[in-house]
Amino acid sequence: MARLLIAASGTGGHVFPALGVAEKLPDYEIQWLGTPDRLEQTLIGDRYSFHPISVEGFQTRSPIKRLQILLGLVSSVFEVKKLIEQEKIDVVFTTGGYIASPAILAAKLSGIPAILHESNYIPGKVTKLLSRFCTTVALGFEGTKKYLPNTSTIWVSTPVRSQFYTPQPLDLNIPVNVPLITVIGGSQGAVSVNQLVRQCIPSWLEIGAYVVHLTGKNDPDADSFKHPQYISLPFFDNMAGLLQRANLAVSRAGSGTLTELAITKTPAILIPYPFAAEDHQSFNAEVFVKAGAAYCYQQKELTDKKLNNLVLDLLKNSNKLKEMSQKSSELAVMDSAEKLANLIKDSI
Ligand SMILES: CC(=O)N[C@H]1[C@@H](OP(=O)(O)OP(=O)(O)OC[C@H]2O[C@@H](n3ccc(=O)[nH]c3=O)[C@H](O)[C@@H]2O)O[C@H](CO)[C@@H](O)[C@@H]1O
Repeated sequence: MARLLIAASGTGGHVFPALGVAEKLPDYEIQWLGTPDRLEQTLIGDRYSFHPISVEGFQTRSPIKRLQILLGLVSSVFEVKKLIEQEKIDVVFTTGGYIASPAILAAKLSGIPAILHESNYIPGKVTKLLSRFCTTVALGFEGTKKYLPNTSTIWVSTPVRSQFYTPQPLDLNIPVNVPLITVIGGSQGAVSVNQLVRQCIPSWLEIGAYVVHLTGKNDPDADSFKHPQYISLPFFDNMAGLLQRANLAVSRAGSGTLTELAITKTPAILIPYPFAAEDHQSFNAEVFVKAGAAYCYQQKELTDKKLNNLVLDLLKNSNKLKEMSQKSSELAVMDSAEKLANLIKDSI
């Protein structure tokens, strides 16, 4: 049985695509490299053996702190190399982020292949720096190739969990014929989006719509509004069921959520996270806007009045929603996880 080390950590945008790929490799012995106390440990449960290591990004300007982080990175590279040797790992797969650095460098030192998946339109720092050490860099967006000129890249879109490929029941007691709006702030929620939409929600409910609002776990006003047509949840596992049923999503523009919107053909109003590295969420969103699948507004320009009117106008215009839904589905790649699984298999 071939042995795979997956390095995916921190956010749903990194962990869920890796889970999507893992599901396509039932014949592999899979070990998971993550960081302690982050999302991945809960999400993978006891499906894979979990190896926590400490990693940090070089965000500080302090030279002493940077040196400490560098020494920490060197030490984690050797920790991962030891793991690769002890567990007789054949190949490393990573979805980028800080955890990818020790994983890719340790794979290189151990002489085994490393496959990296970059889901965002603008590649992250680790991808830009370390993609040269990878056997292949798989891309979430076709246009990303131009940012990685000397790298062997292949466009595969972004893998999603297997539930997205079949109809999923949504057990939230929402009547069949009412419009459903969902508000998504990414895997951690978005407090600014929550504040904005809370000002609009009463008028959406007034026209008979239901709202499923995924607030994230750190929303200070999480329980501030109650209504029979309003369902507020800190985190929801059944995203496939929710997006398949939703008529419209108001969402951040993380690459994972966007891919899921395309697969479930859900029209969207996108509000990119303004502080994302190199504003990558705006670039992700742009692909959907150009295709006619979504509207996109920068947080600073979007007032509650504008958002409110846009949602009400769209809900009244079923032809427009249908057209956006069709355009969204044209962006979907249904076999992304399989393509990545095959890249992993072929690399050994
Ligand atoms: C602030 C920031 O820099 N965020 C980044 C992070 O975001 P983040 O993890 O928020 O972004 P994504 O939208 O890519 O992924 C969210 C994932 O969490 C899932 N989900 C979300 C809420 C919930 O209640 N239940 C649930 O299952 C979604 O279905 C999706 O699979 O990683 C993404 C992939 O690198 C980037 O594009 C984002 O820019």
